[in-house]
Amino acid sequence: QSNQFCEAGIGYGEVGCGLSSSTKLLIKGGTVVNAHHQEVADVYVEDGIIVAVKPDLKVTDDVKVIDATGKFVMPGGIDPHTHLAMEFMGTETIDDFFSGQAAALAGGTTMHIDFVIPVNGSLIAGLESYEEKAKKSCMDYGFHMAITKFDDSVSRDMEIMVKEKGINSFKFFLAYKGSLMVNDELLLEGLKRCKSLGALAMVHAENGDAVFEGQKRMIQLGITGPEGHALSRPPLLEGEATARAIRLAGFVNTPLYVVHVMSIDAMEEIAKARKSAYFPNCTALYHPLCNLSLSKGISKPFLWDSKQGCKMYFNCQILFKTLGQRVVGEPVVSGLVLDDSGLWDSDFATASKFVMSPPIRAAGHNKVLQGALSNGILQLVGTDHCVFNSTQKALGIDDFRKIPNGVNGIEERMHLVWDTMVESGQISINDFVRVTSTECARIFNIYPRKGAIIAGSDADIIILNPNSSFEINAQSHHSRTDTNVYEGRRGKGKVEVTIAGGRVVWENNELKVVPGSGKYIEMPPFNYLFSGIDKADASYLSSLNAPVKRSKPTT
Ligand SMILES: NC(=O)NCCC(=O)O
Ligand SMILES: [Zn+2]
Ligand SMILES: [Zn+2]
Repeated sequence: QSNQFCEAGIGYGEVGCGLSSSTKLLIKGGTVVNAHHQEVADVYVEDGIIVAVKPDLKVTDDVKVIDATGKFVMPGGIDPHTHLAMEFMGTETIDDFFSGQAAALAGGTTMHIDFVIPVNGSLIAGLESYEEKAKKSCMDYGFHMAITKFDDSVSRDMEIMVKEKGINSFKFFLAYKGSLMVNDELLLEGLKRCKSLGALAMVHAENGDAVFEGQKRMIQLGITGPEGHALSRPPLLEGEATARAIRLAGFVNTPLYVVHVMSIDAMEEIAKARKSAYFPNCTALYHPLCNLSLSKGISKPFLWDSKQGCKMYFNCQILFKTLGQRVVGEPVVSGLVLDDSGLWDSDFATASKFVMSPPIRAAGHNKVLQGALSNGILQLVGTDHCVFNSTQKALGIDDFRKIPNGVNGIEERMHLVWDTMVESGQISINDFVRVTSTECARIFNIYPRKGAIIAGSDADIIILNPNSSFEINAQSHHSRTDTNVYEGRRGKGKVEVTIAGGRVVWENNELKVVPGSGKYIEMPPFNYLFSGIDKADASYLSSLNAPVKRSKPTT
């Protein structure tokens, strides 16, 4: 397998690469798989757009024809969680917007959403810096924005991001005390602002204060190696922060997206919230039985207690399983397929490559997270691709707290999800498309432009051969890093062709990528998770009794 980019001169040029100048493509005879449907059909592409999906399409001689017989033709992957060229922990991730995206394309991912980090709290300065970094993009990308402080100016800039810059999600780090971490007061302000703008609030859910304490404990015990990283931030701190963020989002009544769900503890909080609502008080609004009685003209819902609220709460939960908080859970591929054993490796370079936050958990968590992905508790898979080479990881040779946090995955995600989830029979091929592409497009409001193979969608397409196999190693991967946390893994199912924006960029194990060819994808606010939120709020307000009139106590 080649790990060479097609390079002409100093840059990466179209001319010397033998890139197809054809803007017309026909993918013939494959099984076209969307999240809700599959059929044997041809896919015709012109000028970067899918024009037709039908059996037996006839085309003229100037059209490049790709035979996909016996293979699956699917939407290119969309990675909702990456960090390319991010300055972090005293260094910068080694994959930039060119090398990281080239690696993604070689693995069947055709779009990613990266996190803009504000500069000294300024969103505008942060965005300008990321716009500069992204100029070398060779595939489509979008941005989330981190919020690290909150004041009137940040609040105003959040509006600019949403209304003018195409950003519809903001991330709050509850970890990384002293750098990115925010407290509950800021989180609450942020959640309220997100709600008013129709933007999705995202959280990195670990209790940063407790992690800080855990780290001190490990150092006092003399545990300075990479295993100290896992020991200092156990699953319960992820569970606590996940629960807290969910409850605060419930209190504000705004949707929440929990990034990199790594533990059973966090997953269970998400499961619980998606099944039943956490609202400030048990009021008629949120309990269907009470609503029912209200709608029948009964002024006080039945079994209503003026002090304790709705006595039917428990029954409501049991009878109306679908009632639930709008919480999205994103596992990442490392959390789904790895366990923490590598962190105990006696070789520092090997152990440190597994350091990420929240940590990769003990064996067992991964299998349970796979189950939660297959039954819909978790909805889409990211990577948190955040890569440092072994020299950078060695910044923490004497102290695990200084090891830059992050692992690779942008190139490996599609193969590992296919092999782990589809080959094992845990999810269908349609669900593979849903969790790797379509659901991300829906959540970030760019469906069906992305995430679908239908007429009118962008021509971001992969051809996967289920009878072929893949093998992962640092020698042949396309990331700039010198290690790979999936080193030596083999599996079934291989992305043989990647088409990005109507251009064949990966074929015959060769990349043909052009810096500057990727487009910024603006993402509008008010995705489907916001639908009905305003009605629920109005109904809540109207259900409140008028304030009790009290006379002033006489002295
Ligand atoms: N996850 C990680 O270890 N590094 C990237 C930053 C983050 O997402 O927390
Ligand atoms: Zn994070
Ligand atoms: Zn991340």
